Amino acid sequence: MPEQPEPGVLPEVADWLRRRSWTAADRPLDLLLAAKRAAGAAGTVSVVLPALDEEPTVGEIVAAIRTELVERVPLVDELVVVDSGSQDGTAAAAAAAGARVVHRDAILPRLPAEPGKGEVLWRSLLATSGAIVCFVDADLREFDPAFVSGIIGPLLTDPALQLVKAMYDRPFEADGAVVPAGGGRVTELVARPLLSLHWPQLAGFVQPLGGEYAARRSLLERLPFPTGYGVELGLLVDALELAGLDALAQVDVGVRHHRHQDGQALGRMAATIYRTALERLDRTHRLKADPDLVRPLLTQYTRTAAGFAPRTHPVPATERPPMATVPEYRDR
Ligand SMILES: O=c1ccn([C@@H]2O[C@H](COP(=O)(O)OP(=O)(O)O[C@H]3O[C@H](CO)[C@@H](O)[C@H](O)[C@H]3O)[C@@H](O)[C@H]2O)c(=O)[nH]1
Ligand SMILES: O=C(O)[C@H](O)COP(=O)(O)O
Repeated sequence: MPEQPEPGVLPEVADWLRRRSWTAADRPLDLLLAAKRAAGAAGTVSVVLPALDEEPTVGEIVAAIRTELVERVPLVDELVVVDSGSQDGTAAAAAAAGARVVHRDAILPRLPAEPGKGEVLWRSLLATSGAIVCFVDADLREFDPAFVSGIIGPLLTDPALQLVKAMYDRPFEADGAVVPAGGGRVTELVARPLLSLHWPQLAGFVQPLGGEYAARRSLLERLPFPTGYGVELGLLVDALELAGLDALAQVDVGVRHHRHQDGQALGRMAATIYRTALERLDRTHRLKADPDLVRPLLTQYTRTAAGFAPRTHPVPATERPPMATVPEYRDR
């Protein structure tokens, strides 16, 4: 991170960027292994991949983590793919590559699963046991295991840290064309403006929506989980409130390649993220929202023979309570 941050960056954020941003190379694997051994039970690591129809990519990611961080060096203790209701061969591909595969419906069966990514991340806390839980998206390509070792590293070496997010370059790649920094459209158009305006302490995060982050279970189990794509913004904002900025950090792990969703899918994601933010602004009295003013429906348009056809999508605000309050989790 630059020594002289831009004018306008909060002094607290500039200080955080100097002290809480690293690169994966800052902590070599032998240092991490020594720290893990010294930490004992507090150094156990579960890696969780949430996956919905990720047959083309999930196997390669699982295999890379398994080969490099389970077999070559014993850094990861548990490697779990939580199937979010896939219709393709995701589960078979993940299992063949060496992951334990758990279907979301098999975790906490008394509670029917909500759709969405946040729901499977929340349920994964019941299906894993590591003191450090590391989430990794299952649609990544050209996957580098440093995405995992890089972000669990600071948690192993520094007991004061509680949540570490990956940061990376995000090219936009479609039909063979590459726009070098064109990825992360919802990040740039929705998440970063929201965070800068309402939670400026979090403006130091380069990739606030990134799906690759590691945290202590003791933090995750105390946080509510939005069930959909609001989960990253929700966890970050709530972790700031619960643990403070100094317990959060980020690590540069290189370049992230992934499957891009189309503009309308990202519009629905953006609406969910915006609603997740509104809930938190309301909850913390930063902005008192009149509930009647928030109409939780998004209208999008498709060209048809008869002209532009509207279609509305619900923008749910469903959240799961902190896992520590769930009886099955307490009794496990
Ligand atoms: O209902 C779902 C939807 C997605 N996923 C999985 O979640 C991961 C990320 O989903 P994806 O659709 O690839 O998200 P992106 O379009 O890449 O969205 C970005 O922004 C989201 C909102 O913050 C984050 O959740 C993502 O991790 C982040 O990559 C993938 O492994 C999916 O298979 C599920 O398990 N269940
Ligand atoms: O994180 C984001 O902003 C969304 O996942 C969109 O990413 P993309 O523009 O790289 O597809």
